[in-house]
Amino acid sequence: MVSTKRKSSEMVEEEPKQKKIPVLPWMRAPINVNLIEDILLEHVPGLDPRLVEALSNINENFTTLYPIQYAVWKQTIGPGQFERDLCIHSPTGSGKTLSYALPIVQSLSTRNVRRLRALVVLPSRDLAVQIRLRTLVKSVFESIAPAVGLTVGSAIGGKGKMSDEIAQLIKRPELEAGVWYDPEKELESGVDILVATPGKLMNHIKTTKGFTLEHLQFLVVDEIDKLLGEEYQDFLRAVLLLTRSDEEHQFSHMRASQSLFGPLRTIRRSGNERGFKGKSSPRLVKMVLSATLTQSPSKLSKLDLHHPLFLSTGRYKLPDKLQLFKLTCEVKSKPLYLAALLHELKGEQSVVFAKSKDSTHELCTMLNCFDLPFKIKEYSAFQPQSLRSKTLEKFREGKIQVLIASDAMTRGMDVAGVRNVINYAMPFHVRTYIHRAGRTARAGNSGHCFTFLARNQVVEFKKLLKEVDKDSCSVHNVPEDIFEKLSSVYDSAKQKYKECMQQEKFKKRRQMNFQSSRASEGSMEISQEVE
Ligand SMILES: Nc1ncnc2c1ncn2[C@@H]1O[C@H](COP(=O)(O)OP(=O)(O)OP(=O)(O)O)[C@@H](O)[C@H]1O
Repeated sequence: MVSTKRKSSEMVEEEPKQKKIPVLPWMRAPINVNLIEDILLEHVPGLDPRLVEALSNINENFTTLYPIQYAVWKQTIGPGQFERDLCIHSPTGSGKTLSYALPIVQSLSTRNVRRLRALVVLPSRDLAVQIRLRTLVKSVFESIAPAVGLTVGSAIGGKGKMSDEIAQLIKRPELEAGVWYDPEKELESGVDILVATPGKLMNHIKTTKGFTLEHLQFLVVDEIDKLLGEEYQDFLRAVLLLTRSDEEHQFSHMRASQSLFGPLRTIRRSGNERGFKGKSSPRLVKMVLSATLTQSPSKLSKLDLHHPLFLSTGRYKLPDKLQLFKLTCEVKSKPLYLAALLHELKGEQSVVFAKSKDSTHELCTMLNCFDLPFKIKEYSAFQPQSLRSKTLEKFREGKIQVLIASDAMTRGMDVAGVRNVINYAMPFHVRTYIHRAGRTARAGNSGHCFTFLARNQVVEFKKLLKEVDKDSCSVHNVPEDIFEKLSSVYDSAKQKYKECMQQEKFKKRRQMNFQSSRASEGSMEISQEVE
């Protein structure tokens, strides 16, 4: 059964030496969000009653603002009045999206003319899939913005037609008596708030006529640690350049933007036009967020934050109602233990994380050979986005109970009702652990995170837990009767699995582009486990 023994090396393990990481001065004195409590919607000072109603209409759970939301409110609409840029570090599922959506919407609620005034940039295509499913950032804005007459648009990755996206973003003038004079002058924004991925944003900046950031008041960068990664940096430079209003930089900015974006350069309008009374050179308000915020001074300084205020729940934090478990077992019996654990969980909504795209597929195939009494599907970067969207939708509806996922699934996904996260493969980085575990225990709900460990991973896992302030985690033992029952069919399940994989290989060999197929690239991790 599940081993509770520990190797002696674990007992004599030395305390890891504390590395001194340099941090920016403003990060040293954060506002501690843990000290802030939920506040009833009707008690939130200054909250527009139309927004109270819109929030209450989302669902019956929306009766309060969560601590991070109230903390941000105080620094924006509250006494802070958007005077400082905000850097927000708060756990997965703590409600970060509404924390910025609400003050932005309230602040823009008094605008007279529609202009693109708020831009939210999100990192991955997977997050974008969710946006299309109206479950994440855009849907949060959509659930409150119309109540005060604002429009939300999106520019995200995927197969959607560029022309449809442009039609949504840019309003073309009506043809008057068949004459359309000076069309460029007449183009106007069709949205007040735009949710975009960096690639699509850059496309619009470079090629879409009438798309301008000249009226932008708010820039939100969600999942900032990911966006500060190499491949995304272009957009940040472009947005900062195009929204700079400082007169002393005006000429260099124009020259630079001219070379970057050809004739599509923009010139910032004056302060009053953008709603900053009495200030000739208003700055762009920035809010950056993450559950696993980088502390790297060189990375953070790229954001050019203005007198930043750091709102934080502490270095790394897991949701309060998340329970952690570990299972130690022989590598060869791992699929059996997983099948037994899932059986024990009786088809509760669960997400299982495998090591790679390859093992996601293999593991899903293997589990389905046990004929467990619930639906198990894979969800990985190997699949086309349309298929992934369908799978996710079915999972959300409860038609699929277990999702076998690769790490493409980890960030920002919000599926209500996920009770269990299972790390079939132990994550190597604490950030990965946090983002995976954060798929459950969201919005104040409880949840479980199980981690499978090989014996030589026990010490490593203990170190990882220390980084999230956990000294230990309970050993989980799969009930003996379930284990015995599944042990008796393990050999036949393995046989079935081998036949499935053989068939797949055979089919793929017959395909033209066999070279790039999964079978040839596959790590065959699960295959080795069942050998
Ligand atoms: N004030 C609130 N009352 C009730 N539910 C809320 C409230 N705020 C947010 N939620 C719900 O909590 C869930 C998590 O919110 P959200 O996705 O914004 O979290 P997050 O901190 O951005 O998580 P992640 O870092 O994983 O992206 C969502 O389902 C959302 O609808």
